[in-house]
Amino acid sequence: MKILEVRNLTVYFYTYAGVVRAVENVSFDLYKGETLAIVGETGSGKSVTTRAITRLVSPPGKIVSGSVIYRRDGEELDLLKLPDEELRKIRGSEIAYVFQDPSSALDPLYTVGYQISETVAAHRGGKIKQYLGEAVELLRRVLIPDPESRSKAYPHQLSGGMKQRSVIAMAISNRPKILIADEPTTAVDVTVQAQLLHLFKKLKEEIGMSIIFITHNMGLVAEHADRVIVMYGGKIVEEGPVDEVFENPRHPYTQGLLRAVINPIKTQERLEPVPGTIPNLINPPAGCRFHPRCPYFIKGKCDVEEPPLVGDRHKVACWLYV
Ligand SMILES: Nc1ncnc2c1ncn2[C@@H]1O[C@H](COP(=O)(O)OP(=O)(O)OP(=O)(O)O)[C@@H](O)[C@H]1O
Ligand code: NI
Repeated sequence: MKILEVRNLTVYFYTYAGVVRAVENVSFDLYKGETLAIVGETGSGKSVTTRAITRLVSPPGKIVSGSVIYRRDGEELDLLKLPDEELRKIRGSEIAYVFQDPSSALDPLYTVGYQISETVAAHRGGKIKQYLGEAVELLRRVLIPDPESRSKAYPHQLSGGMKQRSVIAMAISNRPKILIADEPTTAVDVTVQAQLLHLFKKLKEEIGMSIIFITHNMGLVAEHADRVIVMYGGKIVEEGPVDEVFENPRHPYTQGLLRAVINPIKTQERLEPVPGTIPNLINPPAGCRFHPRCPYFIKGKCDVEEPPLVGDRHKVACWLYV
């Protein structure tokens, strides 16, 4: 069952240097209870795409077109058209984010217990104090040892991993339907990374939420995601079940990404660069944006016409397959 349908999402940044075509015509679905990974080199549009889902794009960025249909209890809401007030209610409660830097999500002046209670109170109403006990329970749930005393700690008194967990506790406090984690694991070491993703899995089973996670780590994708989206230069170039994409990558870019990782199923290696440089999105290459770096480039085709994203479960946007 689909919970989210993103269609033709286009986000531009209007800078002095020109219009940055950061995300263009991106369409994908998110199913209930699944874990969807988004991968791609730096600047490929992963963060902008997921932030645009709840209109978290600030100037000079602008969502130019598209729709994001959120299905809830038989209702269909276009999040890109919803009044601000209604969207704010959904953001943080039904659709929650865990951002790259945990420190930015925490206020240094308040204890983590207080901040979690505040998030709960903001969505359920009532006094912040009445949710302090619940905050302790949430900290316990994200496997923070001795949650009672930790809830009384200020952010600077906690390690990076503990801060990250506190942010996750905050994100899940209102039992979101969708959790979006933008590289939730870079601030912490590998052991903690693995624990966090196991924690997500447990929470997913308990709460029945869907997860979108952005990462550069193909090992984590292989181990923890059901489906994967590969982005390049602001577009989706390949999408499909993780096993299929890893066993039979079709887009030359995906092939390059996976070649760069010796054995993605076994290792925890980070994504290695594919030869060449990332495209300039103010003046992106015509046709397929990957063509200047593509070993299979077809002159007069790939540099002229844009390949459509086609396929059933396993989709690819490449002229080699059309
Ligand atoms: N505030 C901004 N002003 C101008 N351009 C921006 C701004 N924010 C993002 N962009 C551009 O949008 C494009 C997509 O950026 P995005 O942050 O989504 O990439 P990403 O795939 O998340 O990269 P990373 O892996 O480094 O997080 C990039 O080309 C970036 O330069
Ligand atoms: Ni990003």
